[in-house]
Amino acid sequence: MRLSAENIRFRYTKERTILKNIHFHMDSGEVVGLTGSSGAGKTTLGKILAGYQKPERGTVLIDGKAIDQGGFCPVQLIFQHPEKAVNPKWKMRKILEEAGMPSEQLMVALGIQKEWLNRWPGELSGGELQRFCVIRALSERTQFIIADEMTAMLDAITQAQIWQAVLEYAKLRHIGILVISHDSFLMDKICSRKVSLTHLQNS
Ligand SMILES: Nc1ncnc2c1ncn2[C@@H]1O[C@H](COP(=O)(O)OP(=O)(O)OP(=O)(O)O)[C@@H](O)[C@H]1O
Repeated sequence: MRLSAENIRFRYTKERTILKNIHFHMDSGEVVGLTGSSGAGKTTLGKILAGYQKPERGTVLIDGKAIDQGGFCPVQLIFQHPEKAVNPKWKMRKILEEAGMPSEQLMVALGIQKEWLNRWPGELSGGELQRFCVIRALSERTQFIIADEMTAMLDAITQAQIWQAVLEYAKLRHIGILVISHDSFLMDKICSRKVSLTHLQNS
């Protein structure tokens, strides 16, 4: 399976076009790093790939076909800030049920304690809450994951635990991952290839 973005153009305001003529593709099972200076538009491209932003021009395709905008998006975006990604009025169990209850094995791999399911998002730490955002994105229908600074605010041990669980799951299910991060050590360790936004812009 191939996720591709063709001829993407995007701007938030008339004054500045953030993405111009972007061409990008990645295949199932790949772990690709997206690099670029701060403010270059990496998050914006991630949002476009996951259907959160509509490009002014260009298309996002899976195997040459447009992604159905109605239902569950096979391209799942995980943000740096989990508190912005969950409904604060839903308990954690309901948040998980919406995406389909994950297996107990995956809950253990991500270090999610059963007791947390009865809590509100505001009653979990940032790291605990991020584990829920990660597991929610690992649905059976997920084909690609955009990990946008997914573990940037976590300590090294939690970061390693989450990445290990995600990479194992992705390998098993042949999921492709786009890693957006300023952590070059992490990128070098987990990515099979790296692309720079500047290069995508000019290729
Ligand atoms: N909603 C918005 N309205 C206007 N401008 C925006 C909006 N969101 C982002 N921008 C601007 O678009 C540019 C690209 O932002 P984006 O977050 O995609 O960059 P980035 O490469 O991910 O940056 P960083 O590495 O710092 O996270 C930035 O200059 C940012 O200020």
